[in-house]
Amino acid sequence: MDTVPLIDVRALVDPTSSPQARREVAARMGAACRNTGFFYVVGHGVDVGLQTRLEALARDFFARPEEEKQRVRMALGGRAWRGFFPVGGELTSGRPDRKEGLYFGTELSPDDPRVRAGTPLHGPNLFPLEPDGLGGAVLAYMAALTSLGHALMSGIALSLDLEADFFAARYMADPTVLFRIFNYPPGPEADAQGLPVWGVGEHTDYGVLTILKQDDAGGLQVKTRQDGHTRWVDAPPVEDAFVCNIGDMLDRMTRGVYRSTPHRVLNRAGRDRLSLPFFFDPDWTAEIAAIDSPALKDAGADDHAERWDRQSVHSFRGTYGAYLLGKVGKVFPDLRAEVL
Ligand SMILES: O=C(O)CCC(=O)C(=O)O
Ligand SMILES: [Fe+2]
Repeated sequence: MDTVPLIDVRALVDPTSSPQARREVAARMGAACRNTGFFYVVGHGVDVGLQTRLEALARDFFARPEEEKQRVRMALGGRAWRGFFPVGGELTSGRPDRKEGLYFGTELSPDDPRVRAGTPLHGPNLFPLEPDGLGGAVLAYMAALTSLGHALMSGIALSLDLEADFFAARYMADPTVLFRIFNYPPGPEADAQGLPVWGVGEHTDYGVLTILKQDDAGGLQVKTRQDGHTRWVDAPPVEDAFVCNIGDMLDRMTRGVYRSTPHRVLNRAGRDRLSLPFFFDPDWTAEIAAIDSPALKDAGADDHAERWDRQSVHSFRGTYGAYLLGKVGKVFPDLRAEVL
C-alpha cells in the first residue's frame, strides 16, 4: 500500500494470451486502482529503440537557446493548444511550475470538421523543425501509447467485471490524447520565502489514464492514504517501466472507488529531469457518468474537502471536453482568452 506496485501487463498486450491470464493481470490493476491509484507497468511491448530515440531528440530540443525554442511557442499553436512553453509558463496548483515543456495531441488536418468548427484543443501539431525527426518520433510514440492505452483500459474494464472493450466502445472510441514532454531544470529547492519550488505542484490528472515515461533523475512523489493518514512516497524510475495513474474521470465513473491520486515533482537530481506523460482520456464529446457494475457497489467517500483543488469530481455533469477546458484555463491563464 505504501509503495507503488509493479504489474507485468504482457497478457493484456499479447493477442494470444488466455482469458485467465488477462483476468489475473486485471485483478492486480484493480487492486492498485483501489489502493494507491498508481502502478508501474512492464511487459508493455513499446519499442525501446523508439523510446531512446525520442528521449535523445527531446534532450536535444530543450538544450537549444530560448529564442529557438520560442519559434514553436504555444501562442502560435492557437486554439489547438500545441507547442512550447518556457519555465514558469504553467501554473499547476496556482503557482508557476519549474518546468518547460512541449505540448502535442492527435494530429488533425485543418480540413477536419472539428478543426474547421474551431473546437479548442483540436488541430495540427506545432513540431520544431530541429532536431530533425522529433515530430516523426512523437507521432510514432503517440500511436504506440494509444495501443497500450487501449490494452490497459481492457484490463481496467475486466477488473470492474465489464466487457474488455467497455471503455473503447463507450468512452474512448476516439480518445482525447494529450502528450507532453517536460524538462525540469535543476535549482534551489526553496524560494526566498522558504517555500518549496515544485517542478509540478500537487495535483490530480484530469482524464482516465496517464502513462508516464520518466528518465533516471527521480523526483516524482505520490500521496498515499492509509487508515485516514496521508503520506508522500517516491515513485522512483524503474528500468523499462511506465508509471500509470488514473485521473479524475475514472474516479468520477467509479464513484471514488478507483482513485485519482495526487502527485507532484521535486527535481533534486542537480541536473535536468526529462519526463513524458501521455494522457489517454475520454472522447471530447463523451458524457461522463457513473458506471453501473456490481463491482462498484461500495462507493468511495466524496473526498472534495481533502482534495488539492477542493472540487468534487462527483458532482460533475457534462462532456469531457467541457471538463478539460475548465482545467486548462486555470493552468495557462495567458492563453485562456484565446481559447475559451
Ligand atoms: O513529470 C512527471 O513525472 C509527472 C508529470 C505530471 O504529473 C503531469 O504532467 O500531470
Ligand atoms: Fe500528473
